[in-house]
Amino acid sequence: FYFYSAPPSFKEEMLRGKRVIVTGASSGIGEQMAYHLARMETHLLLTARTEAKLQKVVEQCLELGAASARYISGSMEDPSFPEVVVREAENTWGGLDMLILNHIGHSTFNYFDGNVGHIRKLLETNFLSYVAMTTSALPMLKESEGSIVVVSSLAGKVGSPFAASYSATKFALDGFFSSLRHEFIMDKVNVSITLCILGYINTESAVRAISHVIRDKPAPKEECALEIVKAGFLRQRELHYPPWVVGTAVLLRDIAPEFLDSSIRSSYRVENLKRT
Ligand SMILES: NC(=O)C1=CN([C@@H]2O[C@H](COP(=O)(O)OP(=O)(O)OC[C@H]3O[C@@H](n4cnc5c(N)ncnc54)[C@H](OP(=O)(O)O)[C@@H]3O)[C@@H](O)[C@H]2O)C=CC1
Ligand SMILES: C[C@H](CCC(=O)O)[C@H]1CC[C@H]2[C@@H]3C(=O)C[C@@H]4C[C@H](O)CC[C@]4(C)[C@H]3CC[C@]12C
Repeated sequence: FYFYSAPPSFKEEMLRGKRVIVTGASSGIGEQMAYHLARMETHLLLTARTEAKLQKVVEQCLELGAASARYISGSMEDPSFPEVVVREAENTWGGLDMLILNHIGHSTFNYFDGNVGHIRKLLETNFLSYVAMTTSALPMLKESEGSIVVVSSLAGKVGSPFAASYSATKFALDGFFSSLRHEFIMDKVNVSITLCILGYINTESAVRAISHVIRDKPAPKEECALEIVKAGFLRQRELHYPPWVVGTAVLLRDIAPEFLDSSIRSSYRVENLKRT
């Protein structure tokens, strides 16, 4: 708990004037992070596919006090788009302090149906685009001694049923970014990497996908978003949110894996899943 929760020393004014990219900012946790960052008077570049939603989020950010806010729309399924977003930040600000990687492509919550093509696409959106954005942004982040925030999931630490493709992309993030963190430290690159391990959060898409199968009450997206921003700014190695649920699962994974697996399986209302 000591290592993974943000210490109370965080002050909102610490982020004033910082230049931040938030991906997947048109809804859910990304949208809420944009609002927190706007209140903290940062410069924001938001991205997602849906222009109409981004426009509204940008307007709201300006009302909340963002130093500046703009958006660029496009799909992270397109391998050229990650670099386009980073160039936009470079052309607008000439630098970057924080890169928040949060978007995900659509996946269904169900038995794996053998669709390998879907996993390929999802790896492009959920994993390779994170790597590509990091690669393009790194010169600016080295210059500012900035931060990379990677939004992952409990499904990227612990295997669970009905999310095989999604889970694969999240485990890949842990492998890549944990390796990169070592290299940064060994090479004296002062860019922090914060991996955010989230449990069930009450965003519209998550509730729509699983509320008929999982009984647990989801945690609030507003608080989750604030914890992510704080952890990134404080250069924490990992964030576990909600701390108790995620912390317990990660601990049990190492000391009692069979017990954890069987309690995961028994927490699902499998009878409510319609096989596709
Ligand atoms: N909610 C939860 O329970 C949990 C969420 N997480 C993680 O939190 C993060 C945010 O999740 P959440 O807020 O629930 O998700 P949402 O579905 O609310 O938001 C996803 C965002 O990604 C964008 N997006 C979708 N497809 C693409 C694409 N092809 N290219 C670019 N952007 C795209 C969406 O906008 P648009 O459609 O306009 O492109 C939207 O802005 C994810 O990384 C997720 O894995 C982790 C654990 C639990
Ligand atoms: C299937 C959802 C995506 C829906 C969409 O694409 O529109 C998933 C998005 C977030 C997932 C949850 C998550 O990451 C936290 C938990 C991890 C556990 O290992 C499995 C249950 C989760 C609640 C998981 C369920 C699928 C998502 C909602």
